[in-house]
Amino acid sequence: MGAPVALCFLLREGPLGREVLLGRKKRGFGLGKVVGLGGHIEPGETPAEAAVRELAEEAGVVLDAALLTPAGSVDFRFPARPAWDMECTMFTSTVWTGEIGETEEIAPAWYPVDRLPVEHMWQDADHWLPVVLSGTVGDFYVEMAEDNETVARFVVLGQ
Ligand SMILES: Nc1[nH]c(=O)nc2c1ncn2[C@H]1C[C@H](O)[C@@H](COP(=O)(O)OP(=O)(O)OP(=O)(O)O)O1
Repeated sequence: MGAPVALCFLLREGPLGREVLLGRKKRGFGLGKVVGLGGHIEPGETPAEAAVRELAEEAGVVLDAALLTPAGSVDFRFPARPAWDMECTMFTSTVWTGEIGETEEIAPAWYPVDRLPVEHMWQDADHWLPVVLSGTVGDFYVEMAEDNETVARFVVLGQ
């Protein structure tokens, strides 16, 4: 089992349709990639509480843990670098307050859900993110290749 992490995808209706808030990572793990907002679950936190804290820290988003919609999970495995393994619990939310802004960690931006910036994301994101953003709750398994970038195996565990 990897380290527990939580992500939350904010969703809104823009003039051109549904949009999701993602962020370009400015430091640390996944530097330069566009990723879901979130991070490690601290001891004593529920996944929803961790998502609330991380989105506040990373982008100034104010969320209510009780209003997050469970969206499934991804088991990320890095066999060449097991220390990077993560067990990710996902949420979506259409309800938030706060002033969304850039921090030292993340530059957040809205993207149309039907035109995700997959070329700037982890390669596996194209497999599971469109499914999650379509509202389908799923549990996914991602195994990375030796290069820790290419997807070696992708499995839908349940949907
Ligand atoms: N293969 C993969 N594809 C993907 O899209 N996201 C992945 C991924 N492997 C890990 N992640 C995400 C899940 C998790 O939210 C994030 C972990 O990022 P971080 O290490 O930055 O977390 P933290 O924000 O807790 O870090 P600190 O700021 O160092 O505490 O990376």
